[in-house]
Amino acid sequence: MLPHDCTPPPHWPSESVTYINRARYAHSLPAEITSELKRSGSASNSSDEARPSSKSKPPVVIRTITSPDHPAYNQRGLFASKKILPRTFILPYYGEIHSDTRSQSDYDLSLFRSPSTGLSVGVDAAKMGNEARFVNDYRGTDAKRANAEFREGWDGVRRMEVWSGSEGIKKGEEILVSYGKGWWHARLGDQGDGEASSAPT
Ligand SMILES: C[S@@+](CC[C@H](N)C(=O)[O-])C[C@H]1O[C@@H](n2cnc3c(N)ncnc32)[C@H](O)[C@@H]1O
Repeated sequence: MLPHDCTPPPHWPSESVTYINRARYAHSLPAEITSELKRSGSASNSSDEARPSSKSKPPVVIRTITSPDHPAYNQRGLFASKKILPRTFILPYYGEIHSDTRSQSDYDLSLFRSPSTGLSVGVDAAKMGNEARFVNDYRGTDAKRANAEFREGWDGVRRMEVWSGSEGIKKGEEILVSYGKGWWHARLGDQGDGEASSAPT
């Protein structure tokens, strides 16, 4: 039996992905990088922004997308289980921290470039992760823009986090980010070159 806080949330795809509640480190991750992850560097969010404890249950629920008009129809998405105020920490993005290439993964976020090795370090939630791996991109949905974003954060180690945008998020609304131009370009070529910002590799 899993310890209570490692129990997957409702609608977790238990057959294929391991639910984790902290970051895991790839065996191949160089030791220097593990040390660098523990140095704060620029990885901090300003303290005047809302940050509930990371230990509290995140205000989210995983749901299957049932609208055929949604571009991620029949997949899962992440929704607000209660009202989320503007510019508020929602939940961390957990996965496997690695420094190898994960170009096949649709769940890999760029974390930082290691100064000592020059390697790009990412967090890949393809095989293990938490609820944050179900955040979809706003493109093609009814939303005109993202209502949330990925941000670099700090909790004793560098990590990626999901934060609400400037308008907050209503209860029941889907949490949507922008995966960024690079993410879409890598998958759609020139068709994916619209305006977008930030995050995944
Ligand atoms: C990080 S996952 C998001 C969670 C995913 N929907 C799931 O159920 O596992 C990224 C994948 O979701 C889908 N996706 C997310 N946003 C999308 C969008 N705006 N248009 C099309 N597909 C999207 C794509 O299949 C993409 O590879």
